[in-house]
Amino acid sequence: MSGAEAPLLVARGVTKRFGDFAACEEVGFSLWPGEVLGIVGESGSGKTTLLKCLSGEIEPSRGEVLYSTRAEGLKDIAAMSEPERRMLQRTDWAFVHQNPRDGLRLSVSAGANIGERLMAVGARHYGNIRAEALDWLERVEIRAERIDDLPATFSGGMQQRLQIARNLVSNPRLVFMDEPTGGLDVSVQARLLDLIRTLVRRLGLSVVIVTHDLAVARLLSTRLMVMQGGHVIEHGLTDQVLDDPQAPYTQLLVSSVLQV
Ligand SMILES: Nc1ncnc2c1ncn2[C@@H]1O[C@H](COP(=O)(O)OP(=O)(O)OP(=O)(O)O)[C@@H](O)[C@H]1O
Repeated sequence: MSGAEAPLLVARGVTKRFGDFAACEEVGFSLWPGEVLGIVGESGSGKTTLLKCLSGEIEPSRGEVLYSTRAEGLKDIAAMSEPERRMLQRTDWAFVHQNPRDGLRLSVSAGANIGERLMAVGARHYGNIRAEALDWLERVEIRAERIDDLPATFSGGMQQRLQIARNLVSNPRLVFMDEPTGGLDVSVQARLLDLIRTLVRRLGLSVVIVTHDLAVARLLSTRLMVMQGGHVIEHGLTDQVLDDPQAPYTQLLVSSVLQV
């Protein structure tokens, strides 16, 4: 089976318990190359917990998450060694946090934030690293003269764009995003969404994005999973789910957005 025909990420029966409480339960899906999977649901529905299980940050209590590694094909990420998982997180995968400060190093310049990730995948030539950093600053619409400035001197929207550049510079195959436009002004959100959509399409990225905002999900995702109380209650093509929601909860979510 060639890489293009195999799923990139497979979740089977993923369950995470905190004590007796199941934050997410029996979640299963396959993510194919180039797909953007949106995970939506109200606060507390288990979206972030699921994303952490998928990205190897926490281990599921039950079930498994398989990733299509370049060398060995589908492999259970819980069975990987810590260095192997760390290497994946630095190369094949990227994680865009809601708060850019969680994904940036605040004590080094914008250019170094991008360059660092390149060095983690083996780049050594200073001139090339700086040129690549400049190229990425331009791609995320940050002026070249800001390259030596600290991220703390950037606005929230710029910090988020820098976090995206730092994540994408190493050419990941799979990007996890947790509410990437949360906490930003509406106009800043719109510009950022547009940028993310352009980059995802241009680079053919596979993405798992968590959001409570249906408008964000509609704009970015090809497929949608709706969560409530830790369970997936609806799953399908984004347009299908939003135009013809089946579960009462999804119908409520969709109608409340349409009324605004
Ligand atoms: N480390 C933890 N220990 C105990 N309970 C937790 C822990 N992490 C999450 N939970 C609980 O699991 C449930 C799901 O939380 P989660 O953060 O995954 O939801 P969410 O849909 O991402 O919500 P939000 O959008 O508010 O982040 C919540 O009831 C939360 O209190």
